[in-house]
Amino acid sequence: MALLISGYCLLTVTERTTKTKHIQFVSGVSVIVYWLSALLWDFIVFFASCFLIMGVIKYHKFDIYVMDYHILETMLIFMLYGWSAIPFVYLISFVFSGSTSAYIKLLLLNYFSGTLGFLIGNILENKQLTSMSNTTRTILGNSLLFFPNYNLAKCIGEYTSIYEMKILCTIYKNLSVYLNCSKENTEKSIYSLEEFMIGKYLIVMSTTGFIFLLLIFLWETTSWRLRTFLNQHIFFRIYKRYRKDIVAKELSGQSEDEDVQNERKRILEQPQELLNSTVLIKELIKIYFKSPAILAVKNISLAIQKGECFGLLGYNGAGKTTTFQILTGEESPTSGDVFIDGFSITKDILQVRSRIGYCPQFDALLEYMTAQEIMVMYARIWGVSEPQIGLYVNKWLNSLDLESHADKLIRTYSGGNKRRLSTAIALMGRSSVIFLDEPSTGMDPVARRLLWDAVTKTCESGKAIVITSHSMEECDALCTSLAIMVQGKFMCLGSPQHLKNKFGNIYILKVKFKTEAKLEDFKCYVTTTFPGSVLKHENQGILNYYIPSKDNRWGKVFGILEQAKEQFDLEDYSISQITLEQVFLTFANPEKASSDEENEVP
Ligand SMILES: Nc1ncnc2c1ncn2[C@@H]1O[C@H](COP(=O)(O)OP(=O)(O)OP(=O)(O)O)[C@@H](O)[C@H]1O
Repeated sequence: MALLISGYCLLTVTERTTKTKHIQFVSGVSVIVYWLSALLWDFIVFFASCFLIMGVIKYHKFDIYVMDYHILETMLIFMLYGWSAIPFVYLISFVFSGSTSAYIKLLLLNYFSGTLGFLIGNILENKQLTSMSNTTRTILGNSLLFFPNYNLAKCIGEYTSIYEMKILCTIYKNLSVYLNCSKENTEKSIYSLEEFMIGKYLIVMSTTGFIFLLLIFLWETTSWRLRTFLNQHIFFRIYKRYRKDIVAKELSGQSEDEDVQNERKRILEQPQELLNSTVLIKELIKIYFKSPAILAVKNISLAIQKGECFGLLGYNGAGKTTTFQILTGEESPTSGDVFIDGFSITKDILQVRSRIGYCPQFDALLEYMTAQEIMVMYARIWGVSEPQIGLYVNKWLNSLDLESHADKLIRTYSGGNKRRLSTAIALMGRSSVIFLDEPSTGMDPVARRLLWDAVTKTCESGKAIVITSHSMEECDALCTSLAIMVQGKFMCLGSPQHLKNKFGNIYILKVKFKTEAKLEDFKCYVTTTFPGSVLKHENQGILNYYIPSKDNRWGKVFGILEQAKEQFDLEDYSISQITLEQVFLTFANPEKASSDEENEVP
């Protein structure tokens, strides 16, 4: 039984750790529906398994459990055990982060709570074997009742001895010297609550089933509030008290850039209704209270409107995923708040969850399903009417070119196809805002274009999209505005063009020589003609310069280079504006940027 029952942790742990459960909650599945449907299915499987076990018992002629109506009694014991043990396994599985280790540890716990618990229980019942006080004996005995396998072992143990005694008393009438074969004893109901009867254990199993389920619901519904309360009112207060220097320097909200400061001012000064934002982030701070504490998000404020595609850029470890996890209700904020359609994430997490779509950084897919099945499931969760589901699912499969893979098991998909499916699931819902965490990772160029089309159409339909990406080309193509995040802070904020205009005060000049005879002369020429220019790269007759755009208009630069082409025997040259990637590189790596600053264009 320990082997069978411990297996029920496998799916729950996998769904939690792969975030599939979170995606289901985000898509509108309620906690009660999620757990009761899991329990119902596992209970059906358990019932079928118990039937097989009864078959084995009958085959091996353990008549005591199957003769007459005993089969019903044995099944009753098994069913009450299942009712108690399955929620017990679910509850304990919350502490594990891997399904295999959860299975092994739960197997050991269930096995030893059954066998050792049975032994300890019997010792405790026998007053001559221990010198314990009655109170200690009762406390220990009652605490064992929380373990379903102990209750099962006691039930089966007592059940066996009662019926064996009854059979022996019937066959050997004169055995009464050794056994109490009095009428009162042999006719007593096995369901009696007295000692050595099974009534107590059956009642405990029926009650603990409810208690374990209640604890699961309580944990799922209040853990978010509890974590938020602990983070905001206990840990952060203590932190602020003892790390005043860090709080003043890092979390005071003194932004580096005026656009970031203006956005914060606008959000803090205007009433929320006037801002009319789909997503409103107010002075959001996230600290991981480890040793040492990690300041992952440092006081960011932002408003995202309907139909906007907002890009969050930054190097690895900048705090993008943490921000996403807070926005989708996976992590609790240490300070500040987030409002989705006006609902606060710290107070109204259920309302928030039903308004968002989420494609996490790592695919959260149920790999034993096909794309068609999983999309039908999510379409039902989102409330698409049954006659429209087929069309609806096909539309989304088609939009990311997944039709040819629709009937294959997800576990057989390539990384890029899994990413397409995760994105399609996030986009297909009827949410107000969709969070896409690096959606194009691993996608081929064709799939990436399809993704861009799907994202653009979704924005046009009035939904807001927040996207993180390491592809600047993607952000340039998709985002109406973006922020570059460095070490948890926004370093700049605005539309891609605004950022290029504001920070791109340079032209990029690429020159290729026919022969390298006049290369050194050309270098002197550029230095004197364009003061402040910097030679970034030189390789086999190709030079790459940064030229300050201030005082050098396009026409002037082209004119000068046309002349230089003849004079210095250039094969070709090109001049371009700074790209988003170069703006990103300037911001996103402050150490590099500051070391470069000494050499670069002012
Ligand atoms: N659960 C956690 N416990 C402790 N620290 C964490 C946790 N999650 C993230 N961090 C830390 O918070 C910081 C921000 O990490 P985050 O994953 O948000 O960065 P990111 O910008 O999404 O990076 P990437 O581009 O690699 O996904 C990092 O220093 C990281 O080590």
